[in-house]
Parts: sequence; C-alpha cells; structure tokens
Amino acid sequence: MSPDAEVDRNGLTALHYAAGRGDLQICRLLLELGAGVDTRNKDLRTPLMWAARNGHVEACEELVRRKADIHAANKLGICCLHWAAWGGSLDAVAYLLDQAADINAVCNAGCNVAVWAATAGSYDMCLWLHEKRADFASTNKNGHGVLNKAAWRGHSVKLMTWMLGIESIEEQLFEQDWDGELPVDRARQKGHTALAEWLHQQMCARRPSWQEAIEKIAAYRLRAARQLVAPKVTLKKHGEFEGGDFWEEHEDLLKKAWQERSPSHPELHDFGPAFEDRYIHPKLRDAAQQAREAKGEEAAWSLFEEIIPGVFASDCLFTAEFRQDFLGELESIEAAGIPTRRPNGMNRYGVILDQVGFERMLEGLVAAYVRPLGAMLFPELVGANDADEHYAFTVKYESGGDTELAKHGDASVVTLNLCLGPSVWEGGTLRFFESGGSGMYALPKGNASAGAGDIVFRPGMALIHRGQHQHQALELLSGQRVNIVMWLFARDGVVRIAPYAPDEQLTAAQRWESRRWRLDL
Ligand SMILES: O=C(O)CCC(=O)C(=O)O
Ligand SMILES: [Fe+2]
Repeated sequence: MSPDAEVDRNGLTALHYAAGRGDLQICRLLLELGAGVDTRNKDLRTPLMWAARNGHVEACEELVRRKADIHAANKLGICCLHWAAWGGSLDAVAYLLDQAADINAVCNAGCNVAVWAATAGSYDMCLWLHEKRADFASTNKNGHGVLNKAAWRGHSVKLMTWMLGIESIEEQLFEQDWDGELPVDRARQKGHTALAEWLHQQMCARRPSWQEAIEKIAAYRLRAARQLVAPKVTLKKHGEFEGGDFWEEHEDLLKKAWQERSPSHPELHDFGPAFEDRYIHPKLRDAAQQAREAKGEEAAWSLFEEIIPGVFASDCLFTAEFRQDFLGELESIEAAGIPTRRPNGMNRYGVILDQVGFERMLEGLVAAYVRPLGAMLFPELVGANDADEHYAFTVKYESGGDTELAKHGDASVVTLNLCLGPSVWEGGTLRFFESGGSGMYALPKGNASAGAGDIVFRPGMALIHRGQHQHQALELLSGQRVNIVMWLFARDGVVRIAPYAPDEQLTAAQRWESRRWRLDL
C-alpha cells in the first residue's frame, strides 16, 4: 500500500505530518516507500510547505533533494516561501531563497513575503528580507500593508519603529484599508491598547493635524450613534428579530461607537493574567491549574453542588470585585447613550455582551474556564467542538421592565448563569422542570435525568446547566436582579442533542488543554 493511500479528514498524508514535525527519519522512510514528494492535501498543501512553515530546514533540504517543487503554492496561492515567513523561521526563508524561490511571489490575496513576515512579527526576518530587497511597500488586495498586519497582530514597538523608519511605510500609518480602517484602528479593535496608543502618538507626531482629525472622527461616530433612536421592544416571546432591520443597518456604526467609548473598567475587557488575578476566584484558578497539570478534576468538582439533578451551583467561580466592577461597567454602558439591542427573544432588558466591547474577554474566559467546566459537568454532551462558540448577555429584572421569564430551553448545549446582584430583591426564583422538553429542546436520551426544583439566587452564585433543561424565572416581587448568561454551542449555532457514549467522551486532559496541537495556522 502506498503511504499516501491513507489521509486524515483534511487530506493530509503521513509525509505531511512527518515533514511538519521535521522527522527526518520518517520522511526518508516514507519517501523510500513511495510517498509522493509533492503530494497535495485538500487545499493543495505539499509536505515542503509544512516543513517550511514549522522551520524544519533539514526536512526541507531532504524534500528538495528529492525534487520537491519549491515554487508550489496551495489553493490560496500561498507558496513555500510564504509559509516559511509566516512560521517565523529565518533559516527556512534563507534556505528557500537560496534555492531560487521567488522573493516577489504574491499569494491570491496579494500578500508578498514581506507582508507574511510582518504578519508573523519576526523582527530579524523583516530586517533580513529588507536587505534582500523584498518589497515592504506593497499592500495586498484588501489594502493591508506590513504596518496594518503588524498592528493587527499586536507586534512589538521595536518592529513598528523599524518599519516607520522606511519612508514609504510611514505613509501606511495614514492609509485606510478597504474596510476604511487605519493600522491604529486594527490595533485597537484587536485589543492591543498600548500599541494603538503608541501608533496614535506616532501619527500625531508626524502629522499634527491628524490628532484633531482622529478625534473628530471618533466624536462623530459617538454622536451619530447616540442620535439613533432604537425601535421599541415589546415582544416577550420570539422577539429575537424585533427591530432587526434597524440593528442590521446600524451595526457597523454601533460597533465603532462602542470601540470609541472609554470603558469605566478597562481591565474587565482584557482577559489575561491580570484579569484572572483580579476576577477569577482563587479556588477556581487553583482547580483549573490542577486539572491542566493532570492532577485530576477533584478540585474543580468540589467547587460545585448539584442542587437539582443536572443543575450545578458554585459561589467560587468569580470574585466579588468581578461583580462590583461588572455592575459598574453595566451602569456606564447604560449611561453611554448608545442604543443596545435586546439580549434574546424573551428578555427585553439587558445587553448583548459581545456587542458592547466584551468580545475578547469572553473568548478568553470561555476557552480557559467555562468550556472546560461545562465539558466536565456534562461529558455526555460536550465533545471536542460542541462548545466552540458562545453568546453572552445580561438579563435584568425589575418592576417596570422584565419581571419574569416564561418556561423555555436555551439555544445552548450548556449555559452558565452568574448572579451579579446587585443587592436585594424578592422573588425571581429560577425553576427547573423534570420534563425532558420537547422537539428540538428535548433533553437527549441517555442523560442522567433532569431534575425539578427551585433555585434562589444570591449574588455571586453561578449555575451551570444543560441549556435544554427546561426552566423558567418566576416573578420578581421587588428590587432588582441582574445576571450574566453565557450560552455555549457548536459552530453555526448547532446544539448537541445526541449523547456521547462513555468511550466517546473527552478525557480530562482533553477538556482542559487550552490549545490542541494543530498542523495548521
Ligand atoms: O437568570 C435568569 O432569569 C435567566 C435564567 C435563564 O434563562 C438561564 O439560566 O438560562
Ligand atoms: Fe435560559
């Protein structure tokens, strides 16, 4: 049997893998057994691209000795040299150029090797390529040049400073891409706040009139967004699309306006060590660390009490500072005067967190904590990709607004619900039903049954439940209750219904590993 006969779901052969790992012995063996040196996977990548991408020069040499095509490009026109640059390996780049790879080659999107090197952020490689006369002034078909790419990725000020020393690149500071964005916008949108600040200073220092222009644009966006009059919310059921045309029409302006707004607690918007120190409960941090170090999930389990079968509660997921700061930020969001869309088809009050600037924070939080916890508590439902995406919002109950929530199942495989407080209220109990639900909300057969019972929230209490476990919020009698709700589901909103058999379920290590080894970008 040819070694190329067996491929993975991406069409990758054993030789792709061996080359990608730089395993010279195996590469040789496979080639001797008849593996095609330029065998292509589904998107037309060759083994040499993998070796170059991962900086395995010896493997590159071996493949080239066996007549691998150094000019080969994949479906997107990304050639071996681009892969090497993107992988950040100067040695691989130098080797390929030495073998007469084309320094001016561009991929289908129009990126040349300089743009790829800038995307990778390798300072040494950029300097070296510039000496070799790679074209650093070129922009791709979306109008992205080296500066835009480096800003987008949040690369170092050292690299940026060097780039700005090249006259034609200085221009890129002021050039809008095809979406109308400047490098400084890209840096800010991706959460590289300090870099964005630095880029802004560079712009002002180079063209003082720009400071004013930028401020005017920002002020204009905020003013325009504040002048919008949001459609009324009335529906208490099936209201997802209420006013949909309005929200679609102004989506872009609103997104920019939220980016311009200065948050009252910037530290809440950046997931990272500082966020975890301040906002993740120390017990959860310890438990997660143990699980990640393969010391078991006992500590993580011990954070929870299964109050009702299938409903787990914990007071140790977030700190009190998280609740305080979050409530403060919600107040400042309300005071911003920028319209916010209703959070879901039933709750009318509250905000969609991903739309008001919490997108990046939530991505990190979900990946590091919420997804592993959901997978641990509900292994029969959360497999490798069943909770890849999230939708997060707040709900607010008070008299004159929403006071209750009808019986429903969430459009999620797992839901986390954290009670923020704020202080005192009466009523507003969350009731779970034993019924397995019906239709698409039916609980999968083979689960431990879903129990029935009432849960009285207290500030700081978080629940994790199967979204399809039917529930209802009873009437709030006085005061105010605000909760954060996070729905997890698979790509495109798919919600897992068929349970995994025990031998198909993820292992603890798989649940807690934050990055899988991937032979991919
Ligand atoms: O806190 C609430 O009232 C919302 C509860 C809910 O629907 C949920 O946890 O999924
Ligand atoms: Fe719900």
